[in-house]
Amino acid sequence: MGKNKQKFTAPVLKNKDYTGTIEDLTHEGLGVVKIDNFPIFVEGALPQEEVTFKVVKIGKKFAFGKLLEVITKSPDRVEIIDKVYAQTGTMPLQHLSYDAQLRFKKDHVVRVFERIAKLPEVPIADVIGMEDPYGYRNKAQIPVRKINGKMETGFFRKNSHDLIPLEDFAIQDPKIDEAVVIVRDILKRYHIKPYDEVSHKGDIRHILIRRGYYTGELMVVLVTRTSDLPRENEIISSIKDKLPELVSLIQNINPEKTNVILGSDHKVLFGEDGYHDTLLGDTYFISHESFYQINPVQTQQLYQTAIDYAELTGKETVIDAYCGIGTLTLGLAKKAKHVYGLEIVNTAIKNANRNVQVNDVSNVSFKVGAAEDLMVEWTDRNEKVDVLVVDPPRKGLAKAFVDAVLTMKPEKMVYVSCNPATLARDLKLLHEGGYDVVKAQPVDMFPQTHHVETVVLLSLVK
Ligand SMILES: C[S@@+](CC[C@H](N)C(=O)[O-])C[C@H]1O[C@@H](n2cnc3c(N)ncnc32)[C@H](O)[C@@H]1O
Repeated sequence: MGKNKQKFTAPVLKNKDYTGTIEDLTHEGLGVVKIDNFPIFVEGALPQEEVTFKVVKIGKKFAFGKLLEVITKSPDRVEIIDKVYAQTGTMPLQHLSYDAQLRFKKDHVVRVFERIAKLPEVPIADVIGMEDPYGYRNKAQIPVRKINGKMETGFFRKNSHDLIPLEDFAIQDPKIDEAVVIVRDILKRYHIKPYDEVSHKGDIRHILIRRGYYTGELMVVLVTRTSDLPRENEIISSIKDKLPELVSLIQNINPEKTNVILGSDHKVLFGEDGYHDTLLGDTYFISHESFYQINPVQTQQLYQTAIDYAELTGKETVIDAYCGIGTLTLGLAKKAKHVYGLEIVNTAIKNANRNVQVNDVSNVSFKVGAAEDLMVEWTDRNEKVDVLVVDPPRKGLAKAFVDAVLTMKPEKMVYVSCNPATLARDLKLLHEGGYDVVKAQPVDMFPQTHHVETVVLLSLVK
């Protein structure tokens, strides 16, 4: 260390209690209070509230505090539905009224457009929220562990792998909650051993359940450590018996010491590897490994916004990059000449091709591969499309993808994003490359959490 470098001293001390007024929320929904201009993030505290907190962790630029008492309450504070959820971190915004959650999410999108994209003038609509912001998740991945000698299902305590037993998950489809308990009790009855992470022993690691919101079809996936499932036949017939909506029972085998839930091998124990759901009038077949949006009601809002933004007339050639099982692709195809879906996961494309047949669609084709590579191949062939739709994972678009867009120059682009920060980064590049960012519509796909989805329209400046 250089002689002149002074040792950093924070203006707060660890384990000491302080009182202050919350000024803001971080994008993750933590209250921000400043002491001598040094920010401290306090979970569960809201703007304008005077609070006491204990400093629990100090970094160079900020610290973390544990909320001890709310002295003056924000008008946006609501009673939390259960303290247990606060420990799991699955509903980090449950203490904020739903209206205020929607305002917070819009504000987050506005800020990243200003600060990261440098596009403060883009009109951003109010967030499309849900009428009932609970019970929306159509997929549950529930760890199975032994607690006090008993098999339990629940959720891990935040930032840990200590299981908190839970039977009602509040943001999950209640039919899925019921099914988790039924499956757990069947496994218990047949003395299946819960997985132990420390010794890497035991049979059952996770129970994964997916349910078609519109079809009611159920898929159950038993994630096991080895391919051995003791008393397999009895388990299969008991689950079928107790869950009449079951169409697919899968054993996924994950022998690794890992936090990743699914392994690479699986066996179909009943039905086939997939269940159906419908979206915007089309029916989709979804395998246990395929991505499918987890909030079916809001997905229709999201897709409809993307389709409306594309303003298709029936004459356009469209690329739907990062297309998953082809849900948005088929929605776009109703109004386009031809849509090409690009997706990296082979199983998803198998599902997508089946979905084309099920829905009797003729103007769609899919290509498997990394979207950035496929786009470069397209531009190398000097082929053009009129409209480009993208719906990438949280990390956003690869630089090679953005470069290919700027070479191909489609007239219109619709960007569907689940991460405002990477969206803003990509919009800046696209704007600098010649696109006008016309408008944005945030959609609340994940009530009670800080996540927000955004649809953006871009248009090529001639
Ligand atoms: C946010 S999901 C959207 C899927 C689909 N549009 C939907 O709404 O169901 C992103 C998809 O991108 C796929 N993906 C991830 N990286 C990719 C890449 N480099 N190239 C193509 N697809 C990719 C994932 O497998 C996933 O299906």
